[in-house]
Amino acid sequence: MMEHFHLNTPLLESADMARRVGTTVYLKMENSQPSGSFKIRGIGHLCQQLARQSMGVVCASGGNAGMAAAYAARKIGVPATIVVPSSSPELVFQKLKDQGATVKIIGKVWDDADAEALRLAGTEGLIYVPPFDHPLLWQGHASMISEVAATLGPSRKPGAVVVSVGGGGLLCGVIQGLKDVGWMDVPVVAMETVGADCFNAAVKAGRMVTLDDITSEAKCLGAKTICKKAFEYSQCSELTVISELVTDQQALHAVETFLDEERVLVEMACGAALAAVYSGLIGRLQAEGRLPTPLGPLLVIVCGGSSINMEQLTNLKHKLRT
Ligand SMILES: COC[C@H](NCc1c(COP(=O)(O)O)cnc(C)c1O)C(=O)O
Repeated sequence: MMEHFHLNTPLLESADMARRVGTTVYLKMENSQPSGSFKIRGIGHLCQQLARQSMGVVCASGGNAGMAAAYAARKIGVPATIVVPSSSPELVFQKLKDQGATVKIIGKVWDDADAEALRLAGTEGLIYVPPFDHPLLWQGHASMISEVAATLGPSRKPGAVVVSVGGGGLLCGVIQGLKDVGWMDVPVVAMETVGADCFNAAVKAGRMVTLDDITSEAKCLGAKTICKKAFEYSQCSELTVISELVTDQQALHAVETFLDEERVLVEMACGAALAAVYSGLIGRLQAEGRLPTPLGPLLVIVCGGSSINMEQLTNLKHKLRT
């Protein structure tokens, strides 16, 4: 088995969250990965398979996929070029440079940066690292579910899994992981913020759609089109994928509550998943009969993210003050 760059992260229990949802709540702490988010699982795996002995990698990213690509590139000893949209906060640019990457700020949203990354891959012979749309990414991300099954035991399967959705790579990886461990019947609650809701828009339209713009402050969920595989999963009758939205204010409140209660600071993209618990959504889904009552243990993927610090949190509170 080729060396992998991700850690087998802690699976913590949250008593405070359990009190809110009336069942055990497990937190898969992907914020503690070496690159700052779950991304290193899939991107590390893809780089190991495709980028060894290459001229280097290029990745377009809202920040966290770029952090993972820069980290993986450094570990395999090749250069990394990360293309970041201007919508990403300044602290992300600095963190990427600290990882030894060459950083290019191109375009307003991720899709603009991605066009430049594809161009650079062609002209400079670099390995293009997609941030969410590739089977090797989903294979790598699936390892987080195998770890949970190994810790809980196959008989202690979750009642539901909660994930954030940007371009859909995490969602596809989690679903692949559930299939790998025989938990295909476990419902997945797919969370987005209003204004970064490309998956919810596609599910509602019943077809692939592209958002006009990204207006949410959860910039790391800012893909304008969901990956096709995620949409296909949403249409698959053998799976239960529940697409839900929270506002930026609810995602920010979740970030603050998580910091207070669990003493961990995560970014808005992760707040979207946490808001499923803190906003009362889980109870609403049970009342609507879309989740069972009683509900088995809830597994929340704490996806992490590097584009947050106290200054950024203060800026968000001013920008989003209700
Ligand atoms: C535009 O951005 C896509 C990607 N972030 C995606 C992301 C997600 C959603 O993962 P996805 O659904 O894109 O695989 C969740 N949680 C965090 C902390 C993330 O950074 C990036 O960094 O380039």
